Amino acid sequence: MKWSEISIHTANEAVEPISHILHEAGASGVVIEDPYELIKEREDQFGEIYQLDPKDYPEEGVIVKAYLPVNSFLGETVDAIKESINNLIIHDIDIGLNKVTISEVNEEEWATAWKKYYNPVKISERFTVVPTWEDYTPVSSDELIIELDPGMAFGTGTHPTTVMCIQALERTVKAGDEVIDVGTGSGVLSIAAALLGAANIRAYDLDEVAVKSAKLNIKLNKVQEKVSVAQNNLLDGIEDHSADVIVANILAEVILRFTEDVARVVKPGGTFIASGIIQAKKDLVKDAIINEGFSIVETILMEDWVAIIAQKK
Ligand SMILES: C[S@@+](CC[C@H](N)C(=O)[O-])C[C@H]1O[C@@H](n2cnc3c(N)ncnc32)[C@H](O)[C@@H]1O
Repeated sequence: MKWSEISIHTANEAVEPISHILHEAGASGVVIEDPYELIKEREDQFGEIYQLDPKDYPEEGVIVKAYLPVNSFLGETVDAIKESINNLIIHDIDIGLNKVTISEVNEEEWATAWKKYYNPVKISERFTVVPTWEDYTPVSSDELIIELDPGMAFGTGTHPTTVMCIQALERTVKAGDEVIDVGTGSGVLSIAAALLGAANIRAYDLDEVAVKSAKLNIKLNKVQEKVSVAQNNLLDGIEDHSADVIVANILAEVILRFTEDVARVVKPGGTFIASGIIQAKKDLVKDAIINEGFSIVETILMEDWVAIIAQKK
């Protein structure tokens, strides 16, 4: 089959919504070329040091690439993608240069092109994310491995907003905890919570593709006994007040829509981990969380992104 590569030069803030738009449009695999990857320290303890080619990375902004099958709908699909990206401006999302280019690749090139970007990555004190096709031997006995098939929903587990959530979960989740993962994507945060000893995890996503992807990854990591996945809009219809931890890696504008529900569903003394917040919107989200009766325990920063750990009084 022939594939078309669509490449979008955008801003950090738009990476997640654009990845979502591309998945919705039927893209197979989304690759994110962020220049930060080039300067990030690569740990060599995975038994593998890998080289990234600076030529593949933009000097500023981020390039999001995806692969679409070449068929008679391609023109319409690309137009619809462009229109959806332009519409992000209405939601106050910075789309940077918004330069869209299309080129054709064959199947072989496609398979190697997108797999070369994914390697085992140590993302926190205890967690290493390993793509499903890699053979990986843990370096230390207490290392926790998350196996991911990043081909479908957001993401590869290595996006700064995800990494900060996993680091926050590592500090927060206790054995036996009840956890809710809002906007589960690939299911990565639910898998992390299960491996940290949570007893029961509910994972929700609005997107059907994400729900399928999370279910697959959850089985792959053998935590299906503890994690249930359902299609749901945020915390709509969740009436109990039993969560010890609620984690949400969604954009600031979406978090602002449901802080009241988080306050209702989390136990007193429980924790809300909110990520996916661009620096400029940090105070807006902090104020909303404080207004709902939380105190801020910690604010974590990575690149342009912020994650907030808050405790319900
Ligand atoms: C940035 S991704 C995070 C994925 C994953 N939790 C992670 O940390 O890598 C945000 C996810 O939230 C989902 N989402 C967006 N709006 C939502 C809503 N209103 N209700 C539930 N999920 C939503 C998207 O489909 C996407 O999978």
